[in-house]
Amino acid sequence: MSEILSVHDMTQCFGGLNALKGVSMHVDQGEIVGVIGPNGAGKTTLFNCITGMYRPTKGSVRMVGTDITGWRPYQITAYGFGRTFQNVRLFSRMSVLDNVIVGMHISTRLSFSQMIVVGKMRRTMDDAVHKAEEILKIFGLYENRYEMATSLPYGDQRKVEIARALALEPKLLLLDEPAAGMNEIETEELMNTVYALRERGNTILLIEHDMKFVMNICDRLYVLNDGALIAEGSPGEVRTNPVVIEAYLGKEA
Ligand SMILES: Nc1ncnc2c1ncn2[C@@H]1O[C@H](COP(=O)(O)OP(=O)(O)OP(=O)(O)O)[C@@H](O)[C@H]1O
Repeated sequence: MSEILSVHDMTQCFGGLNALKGVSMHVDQGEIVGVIGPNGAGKTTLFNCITGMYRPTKGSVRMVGTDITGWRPYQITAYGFGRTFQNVRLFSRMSVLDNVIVGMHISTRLSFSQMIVVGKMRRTMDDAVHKAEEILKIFGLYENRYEMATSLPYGDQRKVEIARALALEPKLLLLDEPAAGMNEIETEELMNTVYALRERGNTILLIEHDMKFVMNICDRLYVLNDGALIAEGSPGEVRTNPVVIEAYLGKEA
């Protein structure tokens, strides 16, 4: 299987605090990989180092064979990482459709500000509209495409965010706590959507606290604790790993 992401010996220090301690991991084409761990374990820091938000103190990131360590976030996005954040970040005065179209500014080679204008002139943007609509169908939001994004229920707003990240057709989609704040039905729907993305050939790396979600959806898991990787493996292997139970799962129960 071809490798999409490879992180080697990633270390991130904030003053005297070692938020990441020599973390190595990889994600292969078509996989759904989860990063789990207690609060403060270093999950978001890992994402921020991978996506160029932080320059790691030590270590490297390779994407499809290219060393992208130290690249700027926009360069990394353009090269093929799509990302969502822990909190919803939608454009409040734009429709669902326009929010997704704005996500395409890189793939359509237009600037971000041009895309905002283009968002208002969507009838002239047949290709972008068609593609955004196709993506919204995957998320079950096609019927809602002309509604204001922020008027949707919370679970749907999170889906619009993922749809927007997907509009770039990223080589890797990074989801930061996609199920956070969702009720059980919304989480179930999100699970089905992520399955559909896998069927579509997308490769996904996600951080998530919802164990049911993670255990159901992920092919492999990495477990962080206090900045260090303490386990990796299939959900079944991780669930029964005594080190993980002691450090994390035991506390969750
Ligand atoms: N920019 C920063 N400056 C200083 N310390 C930071 C910074 N970002 C994170 N930290 C610290 O690094 C550690 C890891 O934080 P991080 O947010 O990566 O954990 P997490 O596993 O994502 O936690 P959570 O599940 O609560 O989101 C924490 O002790 C945090 O306080």
